[in-house]
Amino acid sequence: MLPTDPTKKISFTRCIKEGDLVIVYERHDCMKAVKVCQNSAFQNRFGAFKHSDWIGKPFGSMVFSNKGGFVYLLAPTPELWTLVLSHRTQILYIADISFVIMYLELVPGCLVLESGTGSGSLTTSLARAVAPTGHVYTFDFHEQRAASAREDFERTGVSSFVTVGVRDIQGQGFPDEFSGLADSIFLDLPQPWLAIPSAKKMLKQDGILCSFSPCIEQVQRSCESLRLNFTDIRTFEILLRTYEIRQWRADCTQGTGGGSAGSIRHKRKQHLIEGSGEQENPNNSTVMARPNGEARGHTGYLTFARLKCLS
Ligand SMILES: C[S@@+](CC[C@H](N)C(=O)[O-])C[C@H]1O[C@@H](n2cnc3c(N)ncnc32)[C@H](O)[C@@H]1O
Repeated sequence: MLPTDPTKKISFTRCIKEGDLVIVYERHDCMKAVKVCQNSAFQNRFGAFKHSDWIGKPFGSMVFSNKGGFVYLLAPTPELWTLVLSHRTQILYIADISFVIMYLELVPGCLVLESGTGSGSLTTSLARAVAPTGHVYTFDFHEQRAASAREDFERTGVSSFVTVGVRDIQGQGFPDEFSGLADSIFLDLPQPWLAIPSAKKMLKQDGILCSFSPCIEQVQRSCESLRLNFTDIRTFEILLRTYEIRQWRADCTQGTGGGSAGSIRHKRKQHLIEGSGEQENPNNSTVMARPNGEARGHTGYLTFARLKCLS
């Protein structure tokens, strides 16, 4: 097992330097991960942004293009990384990830086992949760995916807290060296029930397992296997409802028809102010909140279980 260097912390309270990964933020739905190189420029519809202008600025800075447009340079936190990473597999998103971190009771110092690594979306958050004294050992049987995940963990600054192994966890189980040491285990595998007997051996007394499965049939098979040695088995489906908040100007007294459930609508002709270049007048503008039609629905089921205490 690799010792973790407790002096290595994940911190972005410093200035941007050559080689850093930054999240170039236009809007919540328009972001890109960019590596800072002194002689490069980032181009978008607002113009060209020279990287040399970015170096030395704190994360969070607003920077300007040659045409006066602006973007923000944000730190590659797990929350933002999961929105911009390259999808080599299906990934877990923020709603599931945050629930997993909470329900697995992760704190700095925990030892976590995970399989499969996939695109490393969850792993990045697991690593940040257990840093600076804990460690995540994540396994995928796909060599190239494991290699790409390692590269990503370097780029996002969590590599000191993650070790990626290549291993068939359904066939071979987790390595014996972790027997009785894991605080928590996370499975995102096609047949998780095959890995549950090994997971049971790896967990500390009172340790918690979570298995993510997109289909309820997989959940049923996993629960059958869990019932032998685990208690407090619970399955959740996390559904998130996001809202669009827009500022509108009320022009005249004509109606606009009914709004959708949950929206606040003015019974007057309305005019979208945002992005129109108009100055907002608080006396004749209104805020509309409506559910986002493109919000993600079902992702999968999260099944949690605690190892039975024998004493
Ligand atoms: C859906 S992806 C995991 C995504 C990951 N949770 C994330 O958030 O990015 C499932 C991964 O499990 C891996 N996998 C499938 N069967 C496996 C096995 N028997 N042993 C290890 N990894 C396996 C696949 O190669 C794939 O990368």
